[in-house]
Amino acid sequence: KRVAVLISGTGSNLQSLINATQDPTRHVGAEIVLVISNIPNVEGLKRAERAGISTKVIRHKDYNNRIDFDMAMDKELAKAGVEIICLAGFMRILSAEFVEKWRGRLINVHPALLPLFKGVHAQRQALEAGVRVSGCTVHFVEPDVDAGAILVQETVPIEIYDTEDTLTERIKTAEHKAYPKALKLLATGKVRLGSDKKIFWC
Ligand SMILES: Nc1nc2ccc(CNc3ccc(C(=O)NCCCC(=O)O)cc3)cc2c(=O)[nH]1
Ligand SMILES: N[C@@H]1O[C@H](COP(=O)(O)O)[C@@H](O)[C@H]1O
Repeated sequence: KRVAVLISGTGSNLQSLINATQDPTRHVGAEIVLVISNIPNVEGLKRAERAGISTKVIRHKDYNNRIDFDMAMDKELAKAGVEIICLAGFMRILSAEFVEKWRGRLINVHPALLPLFKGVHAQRQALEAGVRVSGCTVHFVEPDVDAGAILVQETVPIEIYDTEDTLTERIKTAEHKAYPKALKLLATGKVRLGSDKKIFWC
């Protein structure tokens, strides 16, 4: 399957997807053919270039509204023959039109055990809630943010000394395991999004 990864920054999740898809022994069944960032000069773009993957910068500030920005991304995705999109630290909300068009082929990784702690600063929400376990979730993307069907979750303990940074780092380690696992399930047809928007195990 031809995959695009959408980023806005560091790209450590992108790196884990590059490592997994470029390792023939892992049989992920996916090839990353395009990386799109809405922010120029981020580290994730360098990671893609180093891996020989095409990159595009599409700045949301260049568009009058969300739909036009999404359509500009969609044009590049179609040109590259993309079949699956992975959001990896992509920080723009996508329009319902874009999500509908890509439903079932558009996944995201969230740094908490959804449905807990939706939205931004999920790690901070977990610390403030005083939970003793958190983790990450790879889910299908729906118009309603962080509400899509769940493919994979990984848990991590919260230590009493944890700060937002130490917890974020531990959760990222879990993300780097969960995301390649989820992409493999989707790319090899082990999982689908049912018409009822629920997960369907084939
Ligand atoms: N429609 C849809 N689109 C998404 C886009 C990105 C992410 C990644 N996780 C994200 C979750 C939340 C945000 C957020 O609230 N950012 C501040 C507002 C930025 C803006 O105005 O755009 C961004 C990404 C998830 C979703 C999703 O679940 N559904
Ligand atoms: N959506 C969240 O944004 C962060 C992106 O990190 P990176 O992949 O750019 O390192 C990750 O923690 C992910 O859960």
